[in-house]
Amino acid sequence: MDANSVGTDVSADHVIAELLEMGFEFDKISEAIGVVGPCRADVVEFVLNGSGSVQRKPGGGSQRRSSDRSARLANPRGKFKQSSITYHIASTTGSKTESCGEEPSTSYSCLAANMNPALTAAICLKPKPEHQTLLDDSRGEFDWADKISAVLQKHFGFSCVKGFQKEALDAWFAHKDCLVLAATGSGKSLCFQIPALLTTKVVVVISPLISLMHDQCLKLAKHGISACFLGSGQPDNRVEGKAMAGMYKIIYVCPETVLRLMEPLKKLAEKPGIALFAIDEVHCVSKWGHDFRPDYRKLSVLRQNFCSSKLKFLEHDIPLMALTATATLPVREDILKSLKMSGHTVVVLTSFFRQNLRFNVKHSKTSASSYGKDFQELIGTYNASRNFRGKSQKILHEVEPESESSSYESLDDSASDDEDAISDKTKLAKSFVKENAEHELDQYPGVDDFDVSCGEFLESSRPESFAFPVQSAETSSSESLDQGPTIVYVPTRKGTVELANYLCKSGLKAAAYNAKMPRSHLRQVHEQFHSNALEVVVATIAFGMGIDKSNVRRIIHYGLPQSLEAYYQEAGRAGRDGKLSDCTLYCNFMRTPTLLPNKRSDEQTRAAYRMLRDCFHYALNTSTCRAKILVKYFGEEFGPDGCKMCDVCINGPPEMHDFKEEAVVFMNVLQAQAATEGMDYNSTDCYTSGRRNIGAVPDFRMAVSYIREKIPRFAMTDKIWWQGLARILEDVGYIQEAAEIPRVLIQHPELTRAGLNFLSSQPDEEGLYAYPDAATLLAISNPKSFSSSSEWGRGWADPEIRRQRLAGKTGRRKRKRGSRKQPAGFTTAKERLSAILSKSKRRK
Ligand SMILES: Nc1ncnc2c1ncn2[C@@H]1O[C@H](COP(=O)(O)OP(=O)(O)OP(=O)(O)O)[C@@H](O)[C@H]1O
Ligand SMILES: [Mg+2]
Repeated sequence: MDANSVGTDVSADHVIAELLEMGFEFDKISEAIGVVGPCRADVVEFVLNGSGSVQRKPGGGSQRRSSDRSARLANPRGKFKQSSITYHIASTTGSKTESCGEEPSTSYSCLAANMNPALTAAICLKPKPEHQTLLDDSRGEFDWADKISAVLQKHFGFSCVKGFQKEALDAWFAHKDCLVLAATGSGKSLCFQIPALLTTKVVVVISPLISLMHDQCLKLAKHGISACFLGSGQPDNRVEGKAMAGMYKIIYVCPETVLRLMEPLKKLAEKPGIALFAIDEVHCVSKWGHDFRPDYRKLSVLRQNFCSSKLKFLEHDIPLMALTATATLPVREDILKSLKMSGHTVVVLTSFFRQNLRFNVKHSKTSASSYGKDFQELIGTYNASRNFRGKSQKILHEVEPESESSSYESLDDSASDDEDAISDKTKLAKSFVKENAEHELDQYPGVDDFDVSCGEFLESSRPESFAFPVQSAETSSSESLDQGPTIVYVPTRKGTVELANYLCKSGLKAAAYNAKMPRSHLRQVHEQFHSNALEVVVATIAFGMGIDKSNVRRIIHYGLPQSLEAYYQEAGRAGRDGKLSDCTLYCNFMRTPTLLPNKRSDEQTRAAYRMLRDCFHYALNTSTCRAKILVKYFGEEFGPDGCKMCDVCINGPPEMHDFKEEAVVFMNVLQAQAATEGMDYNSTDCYTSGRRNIGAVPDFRMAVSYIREKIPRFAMTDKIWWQGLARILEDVGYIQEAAEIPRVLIQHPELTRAGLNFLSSQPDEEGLYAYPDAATLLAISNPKSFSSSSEWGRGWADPEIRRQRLAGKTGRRKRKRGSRKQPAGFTTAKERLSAILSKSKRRK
């Protein structure tokens, strides 16, 4: 074939047609074909990079440069398909993969006359004014739903979209911005993937993690859709150049990079066009959400720049589609505002309820000493399922000599044939544990969580079929779980390594995952997890967002998450195939949860404590269906029935208890305490003059110590019990936290008007009935006698409690120096309290 005979060469016509359609100039394409032959990949390389990247082959073919950097990045271990531009274009044209120089499978003739009708349509038709121009809109008689069915069938093997997906697609079709709020695993990705298949334009997806982009690109390639991802690390000009020339149907990009690529994106918007900007995991925009990324906030530039008023070649604004599974009402408002989404944004809202997830909460110390008790069942399940032979797993991963990734493998020396090798591994493992222990917490995993910062994924020739998840309407509490992996979330990096070690020693195929581990290891864990080589991944929050593995059967949280959003997001990794799956939270009810250290404004601290408190209350709850609490948290009413699967639905609530007597004593003490501090609840400005100095309101610990010391029948009810009562009184609105920033547990309780009314009326016959929560029940079953010194010392090890107490001390000292009038004749606060309480009793 003569590469110069462009006009008569079928392959050359085809290449020209496609590249023209993608926005390349005719002259440049012809020139490139003249040099490198009619191979799309090489023509594009030539046009983008000049003659340096490809050398002319004798006979008009071409030869790739052997060092293909991006291919190496995407394919560091030879697992992914080698980079070739020929794989990138076929999906929308109906032609499948073809190799360089070969005849395309569909018959193309010359450029103008015999081109694929779809391409002709895409090039020749003017866009309709009010709707997106679909790829195959040439006959003007297209049926919108048919088109979607066709691409779904072709690429994913099923033929209908879910209702919410259709709503989101309708919004896109009408060029409208759209906010999609739908449960984890419901299929939000399809909402932005389908537009890429319906037009000749490109979809740009903003995503927060490389691992997430990587997984999605890999899946798309398997379904015959070319995609690439661009992280924030060292850019790969080749992949980036091709992305900005429209060579991939879908471009995944992290927010930092999208901001850097504004100008190239504008060019892309002109030719071949951008169908949609999708912002996945959009809750990251909000400071009030659980996974705030500052760069997400800057994405308002998308709405500001990619509109027809700014870019004259656009007939319509390029629609924004924002998607998340975990946005509360304030977060939703913040998203719309921060991204400056259009006033006509369509909000697509579906149920957050996951009917196949079985939620449970268990009390545990959640420390290494409780592993044996808590993981016995899990270990038994896996060992039984593969006919455990009584030996521990010796080797978890293939060891890569230069990598630390396998260094936490089983430390069971006795099971080894090679003592030296194991002892080396043991040393490595120990140093690895130590190293990871130094940096305890993963808070906000960075974007670049893999050792590749960008990569391209090429559509495979035979798209994988995409099975429908089985919707298990009949899931029941007694049903046993299918086989499948487990993810255990622990709060600390050290915890990931320790627990993974423990599980490996117990015979399981387990791996640790935290942001401090080598990125090559993290990628390896992802790969092994997705290929079912691992049974358990023990991870921090670094492993979570968007992970779409269909058969995860158990999500275990070993320690309280920072928010219900984070909890629901992580729990949402389970049962994405629709089959019954367990979500178990182990929480220490006796311990006050603390916030992970982070830079926060007062407002953010307040919000963070509120989220942590809500999460703790979820764990302590004994009376409301867990699924109901979770969906209500996201603003959804659940109806009267529970899920009938969670521990609360199964066990039923505990017996109600009349807390009236204790409530009256507690509230009287609060009133008395406040009076000693010179505060008069009856004065009219008490509730109108704003928050007072914390020192001027009662102190929870003092009140409880006082009650336990002075009233013998309450001596055995410890602080945990009274905290339970305080939660009940707060719930019914009789007390409120007086501190500027309320923490997880009430610390400075003050009476509300309703509380005062209750105290002053308290008709004898009416009780104050409530369900004791899980901590209260524990306190009842484990009474503790009072000791004033131990009361004060408890919790001192917790930095947050220490800080608060020291702040409290300072406040008291300051107050002493002030001019507050003390009631005459009393020396200590306790004496004052005692006198006032006995006065109030006498009055009764
Ligand atoms: N129309 C559909 N019909 C059947 N299954 C679908 C459909 N759309 C998507 N799915 C399935 O849903 C699974 C989860 O999809 P996806 O990853 O898009 O969920 P998501 O809503 O983005 O979840 P997350 O919030 O956790 O990221 C996919 O693997 C796919 O199997
Ligand atoms: Mg998703």
